[in-house]
Formats: sequence, C-alpha cells, structure tokens
Amino acid sequence: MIPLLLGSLLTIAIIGYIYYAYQKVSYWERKGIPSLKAPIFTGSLTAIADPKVPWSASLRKYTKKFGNWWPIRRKAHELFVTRFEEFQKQKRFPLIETSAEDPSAHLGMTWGPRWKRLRSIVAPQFSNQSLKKILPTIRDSANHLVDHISKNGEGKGFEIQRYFQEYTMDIIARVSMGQQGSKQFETDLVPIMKTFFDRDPRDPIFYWASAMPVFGKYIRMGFFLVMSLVKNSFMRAVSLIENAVKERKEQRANGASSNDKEVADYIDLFLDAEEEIDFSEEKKQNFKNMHVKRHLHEREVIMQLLMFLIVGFDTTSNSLAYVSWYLAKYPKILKKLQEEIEQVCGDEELTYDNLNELKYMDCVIKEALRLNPLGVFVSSRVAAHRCEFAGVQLEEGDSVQIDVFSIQYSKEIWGDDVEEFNPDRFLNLTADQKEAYLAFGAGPRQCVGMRLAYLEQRMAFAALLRKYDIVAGPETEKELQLQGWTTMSPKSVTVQIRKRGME
Ligand code: HEM
Repeated sequence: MIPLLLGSLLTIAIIGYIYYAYQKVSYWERKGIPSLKAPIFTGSLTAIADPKVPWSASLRKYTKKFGNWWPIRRKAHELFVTRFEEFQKQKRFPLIETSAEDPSAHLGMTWGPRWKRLRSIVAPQFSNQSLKKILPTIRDSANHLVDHISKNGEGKGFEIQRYFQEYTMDIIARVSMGQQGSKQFETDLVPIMKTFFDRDPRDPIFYWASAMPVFGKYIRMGFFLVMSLVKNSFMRAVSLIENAVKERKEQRANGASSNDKEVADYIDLFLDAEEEIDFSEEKKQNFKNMHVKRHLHEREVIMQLLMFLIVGFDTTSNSLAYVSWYLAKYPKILKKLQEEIEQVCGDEELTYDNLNELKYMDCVIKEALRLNPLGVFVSSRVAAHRCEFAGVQLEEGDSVQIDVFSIQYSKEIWGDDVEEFNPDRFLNLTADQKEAYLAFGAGPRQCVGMRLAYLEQRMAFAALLRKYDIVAGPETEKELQLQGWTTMSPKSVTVQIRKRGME
C-alpha cells in the first residue's frame, strides 16, 4: 500500500513539474512574442548561459534573430525613467534573489521603500562634495599605478588590465574599507573579488536554481550553508568586511571619531547611520510619500560595503582597459587627449576642478563604453503589478531585459559609422542618442557610482598620459576577445608604453 501511495505521489509530482516547466518555457510564445524553442526543464538559460559568450553578446544575437521583440528595444527610456514606479526592481537570478525584509540585501538587490532608504544614504557618498574629499586618495593611488606600470619598461608588451584592477581595488579598499595607504599588488583582494565575475553560469547550483525558481530559495539556503562551512572566497570577503566593521566599532567605542582622519571612509559614514530597523513595517510604507529615515541596520552596513568592493573595481578597471586598447590603436585620438590634458592641467597638480574640465577625455571614455557596454546584465526591470508595456500584457513579476548592446550599435540612432570608434560623436549628441546611451543605465536607479567611475578614469589617464604614450606592439590584440558572463570584459589588453616625445 505504502509503495503504491508513494509511487502515485511521485507520478503526480513529476506530471505537475512537467506541466509547470512547460508553462514556463512557452510563456512568452503564448503571449505572441517570438522566442527561443527552449528545452523544457532548463528554458532559455541553456542558450544564454554560455561561459564563453557574454550575456550581452547573446542578447544581441537573439535580437538579430527575432527582431525588436527580443527584447524590447526602443522602450528603455519608458522602462527606466517614466514608468520607474511600476518597474523598480531589477531581475535577479534565484540564487541571489532576496526578500524585501532580508537584512543581507544591498542597494542593488532591493526595491520599494527599502531601496529608497538605502539609495538616500549611498547616493550622497558620490556627490561632488564627497568625491572632492576622497580625491587625494585617488590621486595617490593613480601615482602608484603609474609607478607600477613604468616598472614594466618601455618597448615591451604587457597586459595592462591587471594594473587597472589593482588600481580600482586599491581606491575602493581605501575609501570603503579603511585600508591605510596604497597596497597595489600587496593584497589578495583582486583574486578574491574576481571570483564573483568569473562565475561559470553552468555551475550546477547556479544553473538548477535558475532552472527551477520554485526551489531557488531552498537551493540558495543550502548553497550559503555549504559556503560558510567551506569558507570559500565569497565568505572570506564577507568576513574581511565583518572584521573591518567590528574593529572600527571597537575604535569608536574607545573614543575614536571620523574627524580624527583626513578622509572619513564609508565604514564611518555608514556606522554613523547604524540603527535597528523594522523591515516589515518599512515594507508597508507608501513609496511616493514616505518619510525617508537615513538609518542602516548593522548587516546592511556590511552588505553595502561588500557591494562597493564587488561592483566598484571590476567595472571601472574593464572600462580603463577598453580605453587603453583604443588609445593604442588610434594614435591621433591619443594625441588629441594628451593635448587636452596639457592645455587644461599643464604641470599643475591634478585636482577635482581641472579633471572635471577634461571634456574630450569624457568623450573617449563614453565612446569606449558605447562600443563595449559592460553592465548589460543589470539593465532589466520587473513589473510590480499587472500592466501593459510596449503593447504586451505583463503580469506581476514578469521581467523586461533591455538589450543595451543592440541599442548602442543601432545605425538608426548612431549613424552609418556606428561600428567605428569616434569619440567626437559625444561632443554633440541628439536627444535620441542621449536616451540611447545606457552604459550606466538610466533613471532613478542609474549607476550610483558613475561619477566615481569617471573620476578614477580621468585621474588614471591624466597621470599616465602626461608621462607616457600608450602604443600598440606586435602583441597587441587585433580585435578584443570578450569574455565574462555578467560584466563583459576583454580577455586581455596587451599594449606598450613609451616616454612622451620619444616617437
Ligand atoms: C565604468 C564603470 C561602471 C559601469 C559601466 C557601471 C554600470 C552600471 C549599470 C549599467 C548599473 C545598472 C543601472 C540601472 O539599472 O539603470 C549600475 C548600477 C550600480 N552601480 Fe555601477 N557601474 C560602474 C561603476 C560603478 C562604481 C565605481 C560603483 C561604486 C563604487 C558602482 C555602483 C553601482 C551600484 C551600487 C548600482 C546599483 C544602483 C541601484 O540599484 O540603485 N558602479 N552600474
């Protein structure tokens, strides 16, 4: 009897799951949207989860195959800006999905009143005033970067991306973790944090959590339990930050204050806001008219710092690497940039104000990011309720992914020279082009660290190009090979340096 009962239950469960999986893979087709004929249990993940092909490149391929509906192309502005309240949340994979009350969520993982509170605390850390305070630290790290690069010697090809990773990590560790002085190539923070971006999307745990979102929560719980037992690099990063916060709390309890330091880092700024929070009460608040309290739970302090370490180094170092490759490839653009640096900064110290005047530098950075939008993965939004969007009926929880790559390569928007590296196009953008430039996202959720990312890049190139030319050698890649499933990065960028005036 019992085996028969168990057998029947198992059969019902299997049939139920097959029905659920079928409904899931045929969901968009049933709504009349052309989509992949995906395998029943793993869905379109099988087609997109290729560790060798960045997510953004896969999206572009399917836009070409299925037309503008894979995904919605020209509706980014509506999604990110005008209908932000209906589409606040970014899509997350089940393994890293959190609830609105989970204290271990960082800004990028939240939505609703909680996102509004966290954003109101994090955003001021990137205002002009705050960035001016950390400028001396950035300048010092840039000087160390130039020293390290110059040790390579001239006339020899070297992989420059690794230097930029150390530079951007150095800055973020100094301003957010209380690291004292520059420690480029002295810590193992870069290899630890790289594991977040080098994740293989076909890793079985990640894969099955995504293929079976109904069990995602339990797979996630098991995953974090195992990680805390084996102390993998994610847990090492968390404990690094926990220790830094604990140490700082002890110092503060013994009378130390943020005013004792030349630069108040983010640990102090976040601890100043520390307070117990009732998340379930906060969830009930009205998003539009809520009174935003600038308070953080202790776990939130740790998670915001972790977020800075994760998102603050890889993105900007990739951008620096892309720009270096273009500068090596296009000596005329390099020369024009060096002339601007000379004209604006002369031999003076690099300051917030003179770096801000480097308009052509911004065009060069923007054009490199137009051709290589590295953060497409997060350019998505989830419908908060049933609504119509771009002529399609969406249900609560449906997500819309914007194919930034295709938009930034659209001939219709950018002209026939869309494939060319032409920074001058950013001197005079049309309104349509402004809307179509989505390297940092758009609207209230636009990248909160964008100004820091620009500042770090202006500083690095101003410091380096005053002394050196970046030049192509025989080893320099003819075309960049792109990799990385989440952020899109060049596999390698091999260049040479040459003292200025030696050509
Ligand atoms: C070149 C460098 C960078 C690029 C291309 C980039 C790109 C992006 C993109 C596309 C988004 C999603 C925006 C949206 O959904 O509309 C984002 C969000 C975010 N970025 Fe960046 N980012 C960069 C550097 C940084 C840095 C240096 C930091 C901080 C240290 C940072 C912190 C964040 C945070 C916290 C979010 C989430 C904001 C929110 O959800 O409210 N980013 N970034």
